[in-house]
Amino acid sequence: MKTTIPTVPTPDDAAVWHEGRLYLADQRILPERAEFIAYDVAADVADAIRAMVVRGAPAIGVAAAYGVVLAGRSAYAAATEGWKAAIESDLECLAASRPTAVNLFWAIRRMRSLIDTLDATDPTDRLLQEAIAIHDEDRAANRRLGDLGAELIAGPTNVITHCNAGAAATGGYGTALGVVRSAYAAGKIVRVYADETRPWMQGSRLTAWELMHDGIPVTLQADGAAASLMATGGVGWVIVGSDRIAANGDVANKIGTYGLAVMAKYHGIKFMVAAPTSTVDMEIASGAEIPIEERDPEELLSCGGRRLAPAGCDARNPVFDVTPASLVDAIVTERGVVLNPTTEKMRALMG
Ligand SMILES: CSC[C@H]1O[C@H](OP(=O)(O)O)[C@H](O)[C@@H]1O
Repeated sequence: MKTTIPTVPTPDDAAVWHEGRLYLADQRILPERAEFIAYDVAADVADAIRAMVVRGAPAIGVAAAYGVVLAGRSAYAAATEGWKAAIESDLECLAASRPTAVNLFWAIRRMRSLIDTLDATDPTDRLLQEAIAIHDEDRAANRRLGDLGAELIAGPTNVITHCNAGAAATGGYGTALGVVRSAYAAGKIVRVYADETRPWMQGSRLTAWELMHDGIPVTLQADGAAASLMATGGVGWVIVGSDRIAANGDVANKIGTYGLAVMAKYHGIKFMVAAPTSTVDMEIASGAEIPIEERDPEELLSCGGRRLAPAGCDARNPVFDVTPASLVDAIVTERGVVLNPTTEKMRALMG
């Protein structure tokens, strides 16, 4: 349900809590239209995550945290001192919205830990305080990791990005684009070549929007154009985000990332993964255990509401892939940088 919005969304406004309601920038229609959708019900927030109104691993976690606030408020209204039992179905509904981004489960687990400590009185204010903390901590983490990633770039150089790991995908500032923002401010980046990122086009619709909004030189390219650009010799780094990093440093990210990493290795180009530690899942040993989301093939068979493929054409639509740690030169987090990641190094990072 669209309602009056507190502001027109900027890249930093993926999720906004305003006067007791959660506002999500509708990323399905950006940049053509910049509109918020208002949410009062946790199950509707789960639907918004599933439909990619809000997307991007950290942003999904932030939205889910605010969804738990809505769940707590409605559970207390319905059951008062029995709210802890009443909230459970909404927590499960949020957790079932998308399978790959571990930040979703990390945020819900953190909210559950708080719930376990609360009494039978109205939990809304305390849950909101925690959701806001998750949001603020993510934004601060991205600024920190952005600066750490920028320090790795000798520059001035061109970089390639894939999908959107920007402010719109996070609590603000961005992960891969957080590194881009910090490195550009330091004079280390000349131009960003942004993969359009079929089929959902996060690159052409969101990354180009963000970088043009910030005045950072960006050139959009077809995903298939990255290899020949690498061959020209002008690219120093490929910089991407992540949805889940396994204990050994294997990285799940938008489909196409694995191919970029193989091409980068072939061309001697450095490959950087920027992500907060809420994206690291030390409970899985390798990328083989990361659930890869398959979305409706219709997202591939059509584009912009126009059918591309012939009727009855079969299609597959995995929306993530796994890049082995051996192809990753650096994992950059707010706690520090892991070069040539291994399980031992990831354990040292995560403590
Ligand atoms: C900063 S995490 C962004 C991450 O999430 C994107 O996937 P989706 O748009 O489907 O949520 C993509 O993998 C980005 O790298």
